[in-house]
Amino acid sequence: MNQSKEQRILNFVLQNAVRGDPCSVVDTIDKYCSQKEWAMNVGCEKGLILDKTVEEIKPSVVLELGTYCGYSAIRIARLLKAGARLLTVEFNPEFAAIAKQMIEFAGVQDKVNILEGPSEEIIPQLKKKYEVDTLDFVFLDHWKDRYSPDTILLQECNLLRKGSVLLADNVICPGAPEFLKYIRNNPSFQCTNYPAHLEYMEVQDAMEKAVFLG
Ligand SMILES: Cc1ncnc2c1ncn2[C@@H]1O[C@H](/C=C/CNC(=O)c2cc(-c3ccc(F)cc3)cc(O)c2O)C[C@H]1O
Ligand SMILES: [Mg+2]
Repeated sequence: MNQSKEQRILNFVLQNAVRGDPCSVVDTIDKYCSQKEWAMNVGCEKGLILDKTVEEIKPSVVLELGTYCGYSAIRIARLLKAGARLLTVEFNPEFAAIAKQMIEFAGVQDKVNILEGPSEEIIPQLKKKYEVDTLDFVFLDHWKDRYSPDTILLQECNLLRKGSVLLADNVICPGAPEFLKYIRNNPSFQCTNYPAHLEYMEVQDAMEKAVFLG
């Protein structure tokens, strides 16, 4: 059975990146996906916006929705302080398996917990099953029509506290119009838009940051 694109990306990393060096894994994925096969990693330009947000917040507990191959999980985990942890949600078992290997190769597995399943099932389990009190930072990068229902669900589950930061990828391309409408009209959130390019392309995209005001 021929390999998937995600398997080819993993193989390229295993053969070309430096084991235990998260930056080399990130750079190697960017190299493959810009030169050989496009893939929906957040990429280096928007990745810098993600980095700056993580460095600003210095979060202890991070939730990522949509692990895919683990690119942004590795970007986030490499910046986390000792004892901080990233919970990343992925419902496709093949992607979860690829991401697990990618994260282990990068050497950040002690900071990352891949939670396999749909976000609408996992989010209500975070407090009891995963011992989460509240989330300091949430990176949304899963199906775009899930951004607003999951933001509502996070609030219903009391997982956000005053100052919790959401960062959403792709609010222009492919777009998350329902999410933007919801979050920008909600007085409980302070929103900021960060224009950028779609990963590996000269196409307009943007990220939206939303700070929960409590
Ligand atoms: C609800 C739920 N629960 C758990 N995991 C979930 C989930 N929904 C998706 N996932 C998982 O996240 C990943 C999905 C991410 C969705 N991201 C995308 O669809 C996506 C698409 C593009 C894009 C842009 C222009 C084009 F021409 C084509 C594509 C760019 C991106 O950066 C993206 O994140 C993989 C999937 O298994
Ligand atoms: Mg994305």
